[in-house]
Amino acid sequence: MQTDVDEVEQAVATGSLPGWEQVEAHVVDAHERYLPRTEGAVADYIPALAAADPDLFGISVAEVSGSVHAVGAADTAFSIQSISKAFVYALVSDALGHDVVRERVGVNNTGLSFNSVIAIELNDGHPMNPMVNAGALATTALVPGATPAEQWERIRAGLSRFAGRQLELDGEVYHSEMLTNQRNKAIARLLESYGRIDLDPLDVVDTYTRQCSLNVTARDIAVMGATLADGGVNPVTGERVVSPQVCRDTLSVLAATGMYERSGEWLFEIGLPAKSGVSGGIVAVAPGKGAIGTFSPRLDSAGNSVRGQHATAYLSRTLGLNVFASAAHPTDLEGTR
Ligand SMILES: NC(=O)CC[C@H](N)C(=O)O
Repeated sequence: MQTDVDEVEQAVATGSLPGWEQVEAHVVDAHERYLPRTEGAVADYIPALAAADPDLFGISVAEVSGSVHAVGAADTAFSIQSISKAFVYALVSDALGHDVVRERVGVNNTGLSFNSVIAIELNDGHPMNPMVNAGALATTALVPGATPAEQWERIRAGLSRFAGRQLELDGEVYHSEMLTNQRNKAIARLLESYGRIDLDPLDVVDTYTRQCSLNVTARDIAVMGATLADGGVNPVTGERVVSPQVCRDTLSVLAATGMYERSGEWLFEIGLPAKSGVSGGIVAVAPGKGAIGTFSPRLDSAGNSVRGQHATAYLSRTLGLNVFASAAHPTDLEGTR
């Protein structure tokens, strides 16, 4: 599809999405354009993830108006994995406030991989940010609840409110990861030794592994992201899930750290706060406009979906979503990368 210069200029300048039909056409186009790309590899360090069909590719865009676009495998279930970190962080921020979470978990990028142990040691036991495993474990430990079961129920209910439907655990993924997550157990123990986790670290790893094993679709993560774009109100159900302040905090953390050690590059090229997960999902949020949810299991070396990155970059350009843009960039109209 030919991208219209005026259309992109208008979207950038007015702070609103192009009309429904144009968004729909660009979503269809993004799917067609990047379906042939087969670089990358499916994550296999969690055995159940290795069984994913690498050819799956779904894209969804949820608008703050409540309209949802969905193309390809947008309704195929996959475990949410690290994308859960963004939404559990939002729930914990909503319960405990800006200062407690900043102090306890941090907001700075480690520059290292999501499961780095060295990052903890280099920073005197500080988990650094909630989007790497150390910070996510520290965040999950802060979820209100008298028992791990209560914390888990709160997480499941909270993430379900973001999605606008009851999310279910993928038992196979959960069990598979519980048999192979020695590294996360080590990270939790290390954090305990530095006084960063007050609960039983193995209970925290269990709850964290459950949260990562919740099944979602590209459509779900688009709606979850659109809730953050919409000041905390789910645009499909109309329910308030978190406060506008929490959305602001969460989106700034995603911008700085959501794509792990590639966050700077991602922001430079795509200009949207985003979060990825090793099962192949990416959610990117355009504040006040909506969110893009993509799913495709082949990953690059940092653990980010290859097709998802291309499709999100394309949609960010053609829909005028880059949060730093005050005018369309010449490359917005090139269409390919
Ligand atoms: N990057 C990810 O999606 C990692 C999530 C996975 N559950 C882990 O802890 O290793």
